[in-house]
Amino acid sequence: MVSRIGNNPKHIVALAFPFGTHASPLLGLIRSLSTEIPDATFSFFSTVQSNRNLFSESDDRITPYDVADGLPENYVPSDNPVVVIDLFLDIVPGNFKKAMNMAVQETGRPITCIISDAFYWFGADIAKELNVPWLPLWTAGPRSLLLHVETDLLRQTLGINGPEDKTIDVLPGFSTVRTRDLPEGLVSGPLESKLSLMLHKMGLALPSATAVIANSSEELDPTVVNAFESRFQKFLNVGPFLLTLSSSPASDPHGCLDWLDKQERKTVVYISFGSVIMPPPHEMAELAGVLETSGFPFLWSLRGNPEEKLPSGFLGRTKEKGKIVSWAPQREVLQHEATGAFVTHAGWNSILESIIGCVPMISRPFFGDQRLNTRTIETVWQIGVGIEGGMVNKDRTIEALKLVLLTEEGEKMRSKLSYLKKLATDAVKSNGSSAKNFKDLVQICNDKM
Ligand SMILES: O=c1ccn([C@@H]2O[C@H](COP(=O)(O)OP(=O)(O)O[C@H]3O[C@H](CO)[C@@H](O)[C@H](O)[C@H]3O)[C@@H](O)[C@H]2O)c(=O)[nH]1
Repeated sequence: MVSRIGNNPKHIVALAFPFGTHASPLLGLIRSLSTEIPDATFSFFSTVQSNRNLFSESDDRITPYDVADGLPENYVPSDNPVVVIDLFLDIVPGNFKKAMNMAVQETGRPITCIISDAFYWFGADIAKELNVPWLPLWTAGPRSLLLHVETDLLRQTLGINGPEDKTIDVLPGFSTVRTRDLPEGLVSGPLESKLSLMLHKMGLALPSATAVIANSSEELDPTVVNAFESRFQKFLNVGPFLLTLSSSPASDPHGCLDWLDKQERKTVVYISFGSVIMPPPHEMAELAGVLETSGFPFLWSLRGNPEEKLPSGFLGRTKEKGKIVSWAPQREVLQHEATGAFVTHAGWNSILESIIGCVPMISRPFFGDQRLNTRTIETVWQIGVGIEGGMVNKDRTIEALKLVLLTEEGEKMRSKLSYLKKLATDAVKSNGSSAKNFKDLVQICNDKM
C-alpha cells in the first residue's frame, strides 16, 4: 500500500490494541478524522493479523504499519485468549517504537499527534518525548474507566479481597455497585497479571493525556462523566460510535434479516457473547434447554460448529423456531422490529447497540467491565437484568426471558431504552455534545504546532 502524504505537515499516528473489539473502533475514529483533516498524513499501527482484518486494499487515506505480535515461530494457538495478549504485552512499547520510526522515515514527516488505545499507558511517555499531544481512546464505557483511574483509592477503601457485597460509596454514581461487580484484578483476583498491571498503569497515566476520548455520550451517564472534570485535562465523549462513525453496509451472508422479516414483532431472542467469549459447555447446554423449553423464536450467533457445541438433536428439534449463524449483522438485528430480547455478555458495544435498537438485555457477564455493565443495565439504567447467580441456568434464564418479553416490566425497560436512545441521538446532532466534542478533537489533532 502506498503512503498518502498531503500538503499538511501533520502526521497523526494511531496505536491499536489488536484484540477483541478495540482496533476497529480506533480505525473508525481515525477514518472520521482523516475526512476532517484530509491533507494530513495518517499512520495506523497494529499486528499483521489485525491490519489484515481491518484494511481493504482500497483504503487510500490511512497507511497501515505492522507491529510485531510477540508470538514465537512455532506458536500453537490456545483456547485461552489471554495467552496471546500476554505475549504481545511482553514486547510493547518496543514493537510500536520500531514501526513508528519506520513510518517517520517513509513519510519524511515527524509525528505531530499520538492517538492510542487507552490501554497503552506508554503513549504518555512517547508523546512527552516527542512533545506532541497524547489522545488515548477508551473503547468501553466511562463507568469502567473511572474504576481504573481510581484503582488505588478503591484498594485503600475496599481492601484487597474484602467483602463482596460492600457497595462502592467513594465514587459518584456507584452506590448500587458492589465489590463483586468490579473487574477482576482490581481489588481481588489476579492483581499482578499483565492485564491488571497494564490497566493500573493506564489509570495512573491518563490524567496526563491532552484529552481522553470515549465511545459514549455525556448524557448517558452524566454523574460519572462529570466525575472526570477534576481527573482529566479533557474528557471527550464522541460516541456512540455506531451513530457517529461511518461503517460499511452490513453483510448478511446467512440471511438473518430475511429470517427476522418472517417473525412476529418483538418475539425473537437474539443471543451473542461478542467477539471473545464462548460460554463453557454446560452453560451452552443450559441455554439450548432454555430455547427448547420456552419455545421463543431465536437467532443465535455462535462461533464454531454448532453440532459440536450444542446437545445432540437440538438443531433438528428447533429448526422451525431458531436460526444459528457463525456471525450476525448485530447492529441491524438489534434494530429489527422482530427482536424482543438480547442474551448478551454485556460488552460495551453490544450495550450501545441494544440501546439504539431499544432491546432489553439479559446478561451473563464473563470478565473485565462486563459485571459492572450488567449491574449498570440492571440498577442504574433499568434496561435489562443479569441472570441470577451470574451463570446461564435454565429456569432462571426462562424467568428472565418471560419478564422481558411478556410482562409490563419488559415494556418499562423498552421505554427507558427509548429515553436513552433519544439522549444518544441528540448528542450526535450538529449542536449535540458528542458532535461538539468531536470538533474539539479535530482542533487538537490539527492544532498549529
Ligand atoms: O455475530 C456477531 C457478534 C458480534 N458482533 C459485533 O461485535 C461487537 C462486540 O463488541 P462488544 O459487545 O463490546 O464485545 P467484545 O467483542 O467482547 O468486546 C471487548 O471490548 C469491549 C469494549 O472495550 C468490552 O466492553 C468487552 O467487555 C470486551 O470483551 C459488537 O459491535 C457486535 O455488533 C457482530 O456484529 N456479530
